[in-house]
Amino acid sequence: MSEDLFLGIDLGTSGCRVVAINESGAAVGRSHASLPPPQRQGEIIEQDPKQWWQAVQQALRSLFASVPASAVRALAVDGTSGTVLLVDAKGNPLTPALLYNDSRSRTEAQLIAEQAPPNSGAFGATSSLAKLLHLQARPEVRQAAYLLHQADWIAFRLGAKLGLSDENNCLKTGYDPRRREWPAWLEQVRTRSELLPSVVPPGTIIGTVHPAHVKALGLSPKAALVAGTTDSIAAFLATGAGKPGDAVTSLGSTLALKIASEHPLFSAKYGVYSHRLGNLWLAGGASNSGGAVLRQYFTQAQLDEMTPQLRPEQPTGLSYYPLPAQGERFPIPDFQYPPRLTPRPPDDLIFFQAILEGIARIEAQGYRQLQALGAPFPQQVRTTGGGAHNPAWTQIREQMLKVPVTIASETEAAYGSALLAQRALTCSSGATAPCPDLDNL
Ligand SMILES: Nc1ncnc2c1ncn2[C@@H]1O[C@H](COP(=O)(O)OP(=O)(O)O)[C@@H](O)[C@H]1O
Ligand SMILES: O=C(CO)[C@H](O)[C@H](O)COP(=O)(O)O
Repeated sequence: MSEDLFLGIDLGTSGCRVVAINESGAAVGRSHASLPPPQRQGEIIEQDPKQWWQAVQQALRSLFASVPASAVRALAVDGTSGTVLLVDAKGNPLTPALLYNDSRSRTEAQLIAEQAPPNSGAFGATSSLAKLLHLQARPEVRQAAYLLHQADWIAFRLGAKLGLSDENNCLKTGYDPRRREWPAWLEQVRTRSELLPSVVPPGTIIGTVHPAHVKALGLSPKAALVAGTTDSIAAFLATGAGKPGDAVTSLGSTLALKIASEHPLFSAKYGVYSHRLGNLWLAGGASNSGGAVLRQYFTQAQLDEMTPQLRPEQPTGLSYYPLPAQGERFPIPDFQYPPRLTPRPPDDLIFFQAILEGIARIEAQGYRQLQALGAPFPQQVRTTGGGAHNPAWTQIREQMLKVPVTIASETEAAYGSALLAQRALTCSSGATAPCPDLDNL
């Protein structure tokens, strides 16, 4: 008989990754399916959610070519934080998905800024709440039943009840994780409250896979669906971080910082918010800076070729603030904040290094800002994302942070979601209660 398996499904902007782990947490299978690039028109950034579902199916089929689908006991999905869509009462998309960095909802963000309490996670034109206020005003969405986040919609397609979400994905939609409710002030910004999903803690068992997938993919009818989380929280979990003071920097398309804390921290002024996870809070923020800037100038092959030639011990002296476009979220929330990427030296290697230095400076500024707001300064920083495997960048970041920077053995968000699925079954003993703390989550 095969050993029990637990799946994590990570949906991003560029693709879907799936990781299967066994009961002891060892990864026994991995797969990936790419997504077509989002449609961009200035501040409008959209994707067709049906393409997500195709990518999920493709990644699952490819995984099940090497691991037995029938051995899967539980699945959890994480998705890009801040990517949302409206669906009808049957779960059919009524709108394209507005991606995490779609910033068209400025007027709505202004209204939120006037009404939201300082401890809200819904500030800014890219917040899911600003997007909901924009979407609900569209005439074609009169039959809308729910606002769903990327992970919620995929969980629904896998078999979860329609209109369910988790506390982490809902933070930027205005959910109050301290009181564990949708707050009353949402009415003051004219939120159509009937569109808000029901919310459960990440790691809660929310159903079993749909019979259609049992048949098509060979999954067990008992395979449990477990409420997921956002992509960067799943990556946090993947690293093994989980004690107060543990810090994880995600160097993906964007730069996201998280430090585990016993108390929540919020500051609209600095773009700082806290996610609830088990008995802890993940305090942090997400900058618009990150690897996406590098990809505007270089191909992946060029990055790979130049990386071993970097000279971290010789700082460039350039003082960049790398952004893919105007607008920053953390540590300086300002939708007009300009990118600073000049002067551009003739040598591409120096230009590349100066961008890495600029992103590292934002990271150090971010952790200092979190410290100023009451978080501990990290003793060490774990790293996830595509930029984690650049040793010269690690050295640059150590020079600026003045603490050791490490790469966890597991850094993939999909692995973190697989842990969520595994721990949900292990600690729930069949009940739908969430796990009591992070170690046990
Ligand atoms: N050698 C490298 N040095 C720095 N950054 C890199 C390197 N290789 C890839 N990256 C960055 O990693 C990012 C992709 O990481 P990934 O974690 O897959 O991103 P996401 O899932 O957020 O889209 C790209 O934006 C790219 O610029
Ligand atoms: O840039 C982003 C795309 O996902 C997110 O904003 C970032 O990952 C952090 O989001 P969260 O803290 O809600 O997980």
